Amino acid sequence: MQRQKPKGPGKPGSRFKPGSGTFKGAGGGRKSGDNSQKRPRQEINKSRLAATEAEIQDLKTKYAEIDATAIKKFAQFPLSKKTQKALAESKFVHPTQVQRDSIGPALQGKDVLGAAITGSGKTLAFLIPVLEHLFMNKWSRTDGVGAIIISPTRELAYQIFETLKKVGKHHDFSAGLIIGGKNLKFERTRMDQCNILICTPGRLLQHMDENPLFNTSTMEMLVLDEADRCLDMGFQKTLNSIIENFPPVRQTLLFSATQTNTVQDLARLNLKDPVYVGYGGATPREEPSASTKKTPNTAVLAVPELLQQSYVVLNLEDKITMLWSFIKNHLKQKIIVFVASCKQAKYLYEIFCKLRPGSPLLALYGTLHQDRRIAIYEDFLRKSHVVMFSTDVASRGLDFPAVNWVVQLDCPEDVSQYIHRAGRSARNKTRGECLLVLTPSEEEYMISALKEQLNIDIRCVQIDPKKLFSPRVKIEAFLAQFPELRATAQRAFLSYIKSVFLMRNKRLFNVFSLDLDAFAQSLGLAVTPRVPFLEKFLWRQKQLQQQKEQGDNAKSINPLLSKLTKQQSFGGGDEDEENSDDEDFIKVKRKDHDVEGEPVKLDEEDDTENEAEAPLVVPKREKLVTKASLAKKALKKNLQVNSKLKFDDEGETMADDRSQMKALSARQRTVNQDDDDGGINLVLSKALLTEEDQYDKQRFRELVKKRHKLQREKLRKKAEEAKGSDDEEEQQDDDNADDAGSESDHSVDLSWLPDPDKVYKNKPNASDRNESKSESSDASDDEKADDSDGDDDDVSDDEPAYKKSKLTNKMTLMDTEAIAASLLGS
Ligand SMILES: Nc1ncnc2c1ncn2[C@@H]1O[C@H](COP(=O)(O)OP(=O)(O)OP(=O)(O)O)[C@@H](O)[C@H]1O
Repeated sequence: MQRQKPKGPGKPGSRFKPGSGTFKGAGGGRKSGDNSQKRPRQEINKSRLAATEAEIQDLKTKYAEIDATAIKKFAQFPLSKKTQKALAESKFVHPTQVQRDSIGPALQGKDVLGAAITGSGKTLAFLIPVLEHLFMNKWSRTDGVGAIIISPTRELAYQIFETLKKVGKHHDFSAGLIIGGKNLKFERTRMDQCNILICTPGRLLQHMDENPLFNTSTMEMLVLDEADRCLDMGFQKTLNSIIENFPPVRQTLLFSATQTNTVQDLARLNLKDPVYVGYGGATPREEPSASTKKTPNTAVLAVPELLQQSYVVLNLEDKITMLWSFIKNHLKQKIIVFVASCKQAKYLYEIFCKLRPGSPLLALYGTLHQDRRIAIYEDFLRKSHVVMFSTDVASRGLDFPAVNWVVQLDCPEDVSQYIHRAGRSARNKTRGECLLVLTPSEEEYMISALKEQLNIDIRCVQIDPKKLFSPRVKIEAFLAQFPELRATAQRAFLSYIKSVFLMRNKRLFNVFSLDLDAFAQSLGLAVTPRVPFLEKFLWRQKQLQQQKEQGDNAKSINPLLSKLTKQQSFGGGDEDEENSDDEDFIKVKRKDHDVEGEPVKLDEEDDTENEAEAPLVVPKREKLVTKASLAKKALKKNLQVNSKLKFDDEGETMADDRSQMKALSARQRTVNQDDDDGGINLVLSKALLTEEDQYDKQRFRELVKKRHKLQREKLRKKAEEAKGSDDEEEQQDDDNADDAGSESDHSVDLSWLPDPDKVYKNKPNASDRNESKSESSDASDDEKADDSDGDDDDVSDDEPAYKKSKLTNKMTLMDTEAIAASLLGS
């Protein structure tokens, strides 16, 4: 059954080929397109047109006779000459099982749900029908988008695009790769000229929302690769919005190695009497109830025959040692190591680069820039022996040739994820091996699930301890040397804990069974980082417990429980989002971690009859701005403290005697700045400050003594001079009187000052007494000066004491004497 193509302008004139590169829409085939556009339609070779028309009619008649069981070669399929030629050139001669079974119905215009083991050639199974559909309908560039292929990951979309370039090279269609991380404007202007779009869901929806030139009303074919992933909760909203924009009448093809679609999923896609390929009689069923939801409705659960599977049981803290030893023993092999989070992949890559195992290393994960991701993907394709640390971004669909080993270092979320990861090896009838690493708490559940659902007994491997080499000491040394590496290790630690915490299957993943200290040490961390989300969870649990014990608000326990588990499964809800800096860097994009089965057991007796009434309000704690937190921020920003420079009269810089007085240990510490561990060592800082304080006090005492001595000498000199000559004294008195009179006009009246002669005649030993007094009261002076004279260093030692007294508004006897002496002297 062929659908009628909408009449578009310019048909069948301009044709475009998919070209190379990340976006090849109109650009890829512009050359030939421009030529053909220049030619008037009438000039197109009529015989060629007639031949194409005849070919189409011929093929149409053969569609009804397709017998999948009789087909041994692609040539036996009623395919266009252009497709046949490209298939032959790419050495695709014999169709695989899934291709044999699905191409026929797809050519006939039926909806297809295809499921087949990894590496069995599903990509061609949908690309050939797409090309043929457009060919049969004489599609041209001006007809707009004819087919949209959706893939859950960018790398997979890129790979499909590359395969399309191979099998569609003799056709004149234009194709575009629409994935995130690329130039949106560039895509925007060319999308309407593409006949086949290969996209990721998010980017496609963005164009639908923002691009007025993008029109999907002409679209006739929809393909979902890795359909179960596209339809699961992570993409649910996006996909629903996308589907709303599609014309309701269309052909839909769904393919995956693990089809877990329910009838409800298929209803969302408007499937009409779909043909099931590879389901072995099973068909999608009704949405399972909450109780049965744990077992996915998986139609195909099989791994390639030539894949050897084994598993090993290790404590979490031994994983790095095992991995290091494994890599050292498989230096000439192509290995993918799957971990749970981007930060772990990043850390393992960085630390192993430093450790230099002797094999090239790569890391592929979602937070890398798109161009880098593609470069790493291609690098891994090319290299014959290499180790790639990866998240599940590479677990689905990617067709890496000759991968010898897949190591699942962190336990997969479920059996279907295990299959997809393992399927990166032993592809297309080649050999490969898969090693699953489990912790003791994961072993029982995972192995029995694999046995139940895959019907296989995975071999358990015992590791010979003699073959294990621990890189722990080296790792610790590197972490001590490179603070940024230590920060990466801390993030890796937290992200693994968070990933376990968020897993929906609490029987498989129990965060409380982990030995956090040992795990932190295995990553090379001397101090176990705080885990704020766990602390918060435990704090709430405690609150709950207290409430329960008090017996009041018994009815609010169940709603709280569900709230807690919801927050646990969705990354903490609103409150978590606005939470501390510590948690900011952990963002969980997938939202399909609905808590199923048993959540973390908050309380054995919680499954009681208690009904939801008043939800418990967890008080919001305001975050205090402490000095420590400010200092932490400053440290993070790597701010430099201002330094003080003193200049002499010539403008030369003078040595700052303050810094010279620094405590010995402080100076040593400044010299050895490389030892700085980037944090605040309170004990050490306190000791340094105490030491510095002693220096400061001692220096201050010396300054006070010096100043007093100077004052005494001055006073003594003046007194001797005063005694020496009466005439001079009289003269001086006159002068002083004149001066006083002349100054009194514009200065202060000093007549109230005591007569220094009287004072000194009566107390000849006053200065001596002062001396002994000042010396004995050094300590108390210190204390006084501490309060009033804090900036003593900046006051010149020659400065008259009365100036200081004025400043402090305190007039002591000493001050009075000093003023008088200075007046006498002037
Ligand atoms: N008919 C064929 N003859 C020879 N090689 C083929 C054929 N079909 C596909 N291949 C090759 O098999 C490999 C796997 O194909 P493909 O990536 O389509 O598998 P898949 O089923 O989509 O795998 P996954 O489930 O992992 O996505 C590719 O290298 C492809 O070129």
